[in-house]
Amino acid sequence: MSPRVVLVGLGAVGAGYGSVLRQAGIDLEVLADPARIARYGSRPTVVNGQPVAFAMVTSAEAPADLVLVAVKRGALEEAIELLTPQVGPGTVILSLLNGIDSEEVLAAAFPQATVLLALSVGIDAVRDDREVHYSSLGRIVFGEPANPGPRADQVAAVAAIFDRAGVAYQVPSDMVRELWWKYLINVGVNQVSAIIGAPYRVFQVEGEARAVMIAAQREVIAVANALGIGLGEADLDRWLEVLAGLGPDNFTSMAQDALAGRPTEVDSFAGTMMALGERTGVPVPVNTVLFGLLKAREAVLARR
Ligand SMILES: NC(=O)C1=CN([C@@H]2O[C@H](COP(=O)(O)OP(=O)(O)OC[C@H]3O[C@@H](n4cnc5c(N)ncnc54)[C@H](OP(=O)(O)O)[C@@H]3O)[C@@H](O)[C@H]2O)C=CC1
Ligand SMILES: CC(C)(CO)C(=O)C(=O)O
Repeated sequence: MSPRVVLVGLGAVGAGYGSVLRQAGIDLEVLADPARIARYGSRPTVVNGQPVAFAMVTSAEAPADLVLVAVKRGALEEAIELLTPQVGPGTVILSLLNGIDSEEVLAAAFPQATVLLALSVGIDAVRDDREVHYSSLGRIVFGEPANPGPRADQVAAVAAIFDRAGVAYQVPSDMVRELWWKYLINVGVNQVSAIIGAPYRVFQVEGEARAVMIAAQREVIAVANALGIGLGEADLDRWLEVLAGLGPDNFTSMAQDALAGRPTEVDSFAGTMMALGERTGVPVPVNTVLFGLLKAREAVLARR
């Protein structure tokens, strides 16, 4: 029987990967509240210029085999509420959210299910209302904290779905380190791009924006090291290589939010860095400034 996949969050990331799964004939349902479904029905989702006919449900009859979560961090609690009837003991959950805490939150909400660690990297998806475009979907990196681990069968089942759909993926031996690498990426490029409203091209060359990005990322390395996670300078180089391949005119997810006047994921990036800096005794002055600027920006927009 074909595995049932449920996606919550039909935005840049969700519609990007969802369209690939859908085109491959994977049994995919988009889960959303009735108001969103009505809105999506009146304005179909278009991915790279092609309208995609997603199957939409407000709830499904049976638990899903795989749940993909692709909402912003601020909507995770709402997504969990929606997902509650869709998750059973056989359900595997992948969170494509950035940040390092969404899996913990999902695992606490769904102790009966398998919540793997996951991220997507090398993706440059941009959304404008119901239109999504990307030049690359990069790859989904997922697995248990250490692979292979006790949930190797569930990891293999997800890999089989991605193989069938042609979604690029990787199961690393040390997934915790990879999650922190992705966190390093976002703490740097997402926050600086959101403050200055700049696309990837500004970060692809030497200059002030790239220097501030790297300064914020070096703080992640220091905090990670204090917590026993072995990130280093080579991880910065690894990011710069990925960055060089992103669409120069595309924007990070956080810059998209900032430019559209939406709240950002700053609490998951600089906010978490400040809390971890306090816990580990590692100074995080760059992130403290980025936090202040992003919060001040949100306050100004809220008063308009
Ligand atoms: N964009 C990118 O290239 C990348 C983003 N990420 C991360 O992935 C996550 C998602 O980002 P992105 O796709 O850019 O964000 P988007 O804002 O484009 O998409 C989020 C989607 O979630 C939907 N949503 C919000 N609340 C609910 C709800 N209660 N029920 C159902 N759907 C809901 C929104 O619906 P609506 O539009 O109707 O409000 C929106 O379509 C973030 O954590 C981001 O940091 C990771 C890698 C790359
Ligand atoms: C790494 C990056 C910047 C794009 O893959 C991202 O994760 C985002 O836009 O949130």
